[in-house]
Amino acid sequence: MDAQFWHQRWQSSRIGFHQQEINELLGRHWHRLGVPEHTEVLVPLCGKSRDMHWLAEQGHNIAGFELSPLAIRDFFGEAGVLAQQQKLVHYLCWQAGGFSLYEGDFFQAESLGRRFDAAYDRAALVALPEPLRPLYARLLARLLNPGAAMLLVTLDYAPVQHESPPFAVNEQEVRRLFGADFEVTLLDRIEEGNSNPRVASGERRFFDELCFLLRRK
Ligand SMILES: C[S@@+](CC[C@H](N)C(=O)[O-])C[C@H]1O[C@@H](n2cnc3c(N)ncnc32)[C@H](O)[C@@H]1O
Repeated sequence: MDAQFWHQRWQSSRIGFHQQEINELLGRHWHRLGVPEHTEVLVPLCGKSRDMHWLAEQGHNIAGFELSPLAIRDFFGEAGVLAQQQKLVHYLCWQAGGFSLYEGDFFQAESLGRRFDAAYDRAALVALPEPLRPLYARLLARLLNPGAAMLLVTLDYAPVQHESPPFAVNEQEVRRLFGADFEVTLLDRIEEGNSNPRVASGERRFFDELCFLLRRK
């Protein structure tokens, strides 16, 4: 998935990953991380996710990273907010209220010289092809301070597809990717069963959403 893939998805509004509702696992488990109010939450590959509004309502500031200017424009536009823009070396930073959305490649994030105490990933790790996932995990380890907490939501389904996201990232893979730098706890698993159309049709045997707490060692 190169940048062009994602730009085209946004240009043609093929954004089936975008949820109108707040992610159920976020609402159910965020408080278990014990992240103090006012802590800035890192949201990699953020799209225009409404989950960022929910996190802001819990008293957090948001540092989102997103390739697509359309996603960021829509995020602020749909909220009826005018964002200020600031050009940085690798990013255009859009800022309004407690939101700083960095337009550009998340893999350049260290160039900002910043560290975070909390992070949230829904549909970010599973959007990355397999060779990029270890790089993503190692980058997060460098961006998060010791003791920092991250809520990670992944998908596990079978049979797996390798061509296009969302990719299946099961518990074993999460432990392999993050186990060296994070304590990994599986908090929850939602089994969609026949409420998932592809399971109901027999195309997939199962389709689960997994939720992990990652604590930076
Ligand atoms: C599957 S979507 C998920 C978006 C969001 N997390 C959500 O829950 O709606 C993945 C997003 O990551 C963005 N993206 C992909 N690769 C990226 C990268 N290297 N840096 C920043 N954003 C990226 C895409 O443009 C897309 O909006």
